[in-house]
Amino acid sequence: MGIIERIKEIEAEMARTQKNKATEYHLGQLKAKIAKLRTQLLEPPKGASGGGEGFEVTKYGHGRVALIGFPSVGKSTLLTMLTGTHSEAASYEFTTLTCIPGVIHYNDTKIQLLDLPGIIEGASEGKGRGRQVIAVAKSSDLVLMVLDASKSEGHRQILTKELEAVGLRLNKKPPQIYFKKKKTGGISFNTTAPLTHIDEKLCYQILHEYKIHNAEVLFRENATVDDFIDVIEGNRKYIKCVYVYNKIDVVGIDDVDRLARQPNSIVISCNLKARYQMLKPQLALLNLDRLLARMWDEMGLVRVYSKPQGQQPDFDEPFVLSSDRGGCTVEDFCNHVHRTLVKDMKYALVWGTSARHNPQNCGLSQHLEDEDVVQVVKKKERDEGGRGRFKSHSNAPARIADREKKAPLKQ
Ligand SMILES: Nc1nc2c(ncn2[C@@H]2O[C@H](COP(=O)(O)OP(=O)(O)OP(=O)(O)O)[C@@H](O)[C@H]2O)c(=O)[nH]1
Ligand SMILES: [K+]
Ligand SMILES: [Mg+2]
Repeated sequence: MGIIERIKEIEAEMARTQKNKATEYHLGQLKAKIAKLRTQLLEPPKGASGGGEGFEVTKYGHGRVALIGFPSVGKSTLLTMLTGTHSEAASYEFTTLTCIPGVIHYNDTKIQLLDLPGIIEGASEGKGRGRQVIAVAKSSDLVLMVLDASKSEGHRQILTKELEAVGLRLNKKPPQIYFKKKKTGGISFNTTAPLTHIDEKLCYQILHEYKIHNAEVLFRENATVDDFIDVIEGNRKYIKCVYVYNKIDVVGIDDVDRLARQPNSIVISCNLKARYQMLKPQLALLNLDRLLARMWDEMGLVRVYSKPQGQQPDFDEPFVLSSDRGGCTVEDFCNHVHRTLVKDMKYALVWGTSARHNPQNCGLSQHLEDEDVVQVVKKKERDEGGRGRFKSHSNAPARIADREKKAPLKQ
């Protein structure tokens, strides 16, 4: 029997089994069995070199966003509108057969947007080009799940399940469970939170299923069996996802309203422009501006402007940091500027929302916020500073000037 058939069989057994206190342990074990099989499914077949042809596209810019969805929901149309890179769009399914990259220029940052072939139910098991598409989703910082507002609402659930089946966790934080395998000593089980979904015995059974007999386990929150399995598997990818309902031009206003209220969702149309531009210019916005703003917020990018000593900051070229990837402390900023800067820094002067007063004298561990200005004072330099307003088109200087009135700049 193949792996997929075995998964199906266990799923069927789980569906047959009534959920109650008596079956809880058995169900937990079945869940662990499925998780193990799914992991096996993801491993490239033995002897295969490099895993066949994927959609390797070089990373570019300050972050990567993947367009995932069923065929013909408008992914390519959206890529073309947001990036200006042409990606073939047509009314038939599977128009796009490979990965097409484009670049969004927004807030002085560059974001790579990837158009992908449509995926279908069963993608996680290898149907269509599902596996390759999902691999690209895994390599992204944000997934835009594109849905057709006029189609079944079940699509959202089906796609989410497909991504979860291969270890993606959308809009979730990693479970607060400490887990460490040991060589000896048996299993030590501890918890700092009351557990209502799992108990010590069930944990032992799941670990037994994984043939783990020595380990340290500490639950720091009321986690579930699925959370515990995720931690044992250790290969989960926690990623943000925005559900984008496209084609709202073809559904009624009540539907638009309902979809817009779904969690992590936004409604758009790539067609309103053509239809209404002559009548109502405001509709020409298509809500794509909101989509861009939302996308940018979700990416958690932090722009930091560097201020050379005695000069105006450079507001045209921010250093772009990210709290999710690489971090956004003064140290991370220094590493972006030059690899020896951390070593040479005496302290940093920081203007902006992260500073308690402007400027604040900061060390390497200071967390920077979007549009902060940083001047690194080196060990051998005399701190002369440079009083004065920053000239620029960015709104950072205006805000900083505003602060200055309240707490005058000293540097
Ligand atoms: N009414 C309406 N049609 C749209 C909208 N966006 C795209 N379409 C149409 O939907 C069809 C499919 O668009 P594509 O951009 O090819 O969709 P896709 O998701 O890239 O499709 P595949 O590459 O085949 O997976 C095309 O005929 C588009 O013109 C929209 O907002 N409203
Ligand atoms: K299409
Ligand atoms: Mg397409």
